[in-house]
Amino acid sequence: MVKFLKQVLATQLDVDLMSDKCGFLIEQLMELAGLSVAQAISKEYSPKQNQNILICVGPGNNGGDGLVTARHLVHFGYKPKLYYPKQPNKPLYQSLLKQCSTLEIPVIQNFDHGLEGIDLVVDAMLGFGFKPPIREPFGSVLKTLAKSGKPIVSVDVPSGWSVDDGPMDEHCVAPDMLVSLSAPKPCAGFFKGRFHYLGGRFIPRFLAEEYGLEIPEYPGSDQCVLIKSLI
Ligand SMILES: NC(=O)C1=CN([C@@H]2O[C@H](COP(=O)(O)OP(=O)(O)OC[C@H]3O[C@@H](n4cnc5c(N)ncnc54)[C@H](O)[C@@H]3O)[C@@H](O)[C@H]2O)[C@H](O)CC1
Ligand SMILES: [K+]
Repeated sequence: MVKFLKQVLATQLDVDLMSDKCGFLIEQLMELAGLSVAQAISKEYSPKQNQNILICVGPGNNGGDGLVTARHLVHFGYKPKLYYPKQPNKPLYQSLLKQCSTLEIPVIQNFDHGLEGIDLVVDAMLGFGFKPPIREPFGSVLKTLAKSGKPIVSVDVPSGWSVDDGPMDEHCVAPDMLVSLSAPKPCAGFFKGRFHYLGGRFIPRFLAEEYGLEIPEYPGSDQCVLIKSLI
């Protein structure tokens, strides 16, 4: 059995989920992924003390998970804002952004002042599709986040970390929470924050067996499960 899902296998698993083998649509998987991130946040950071959440959104599906997370967080009583510097011209992302605008979720343009009054940051910039070296504006954003000391929740992979080898230098972000999706990637072995959750509760048993995944039991109807807590 494998403990971690390497980058190449995470990509293959995604293809399998959305092929005739399993029949999922990307929007379904993204919805469940984003819901699981929002649920994990609500379990560890109360909306009273962590109202103001900045969600940094990347150009791919990791970013899509962030847009879904934002929508659910509003319904859970938080006040998220988006920073979305590279908006792809694809109907899925445009629909997700439209849904956020119907909930009056602000989109900030300038990151330098973006952290004022922010209690928590969601890092939904780069996931298992990240290929170093990092391109702007994400490199500067990650440096600002790392220096800010704000608690960070990383979606699937801490942005800027190598998916298989972990943090690339001492300036990398050190998230307080990591929500791995489907299965932890090897970089999760370097995670030293307080809460490690697993989300993305959609893997059929036969596929888990095929990939040798150890999927822990999710409690009841929860969309996320705490794998490791350091408190
Ligand atoms: N099966 C699952 O668990 C699911 C997980 N989901 C999420 O999808 C991401 C992976 O999405 P993908 O689109 O393949 O890749 P990313 O979003 O990580 O990144 C692609 C995006 O980023 C740009 N990019 C790549 N390298 C760089 C770089 N060096 N600098 C700047 N930008 C870079 C690239 O151009 C693309 O635009 C996974 O992690 C989960 O979060 C799905 O939502 C559901 C299924
Ligand atoms: K991320």
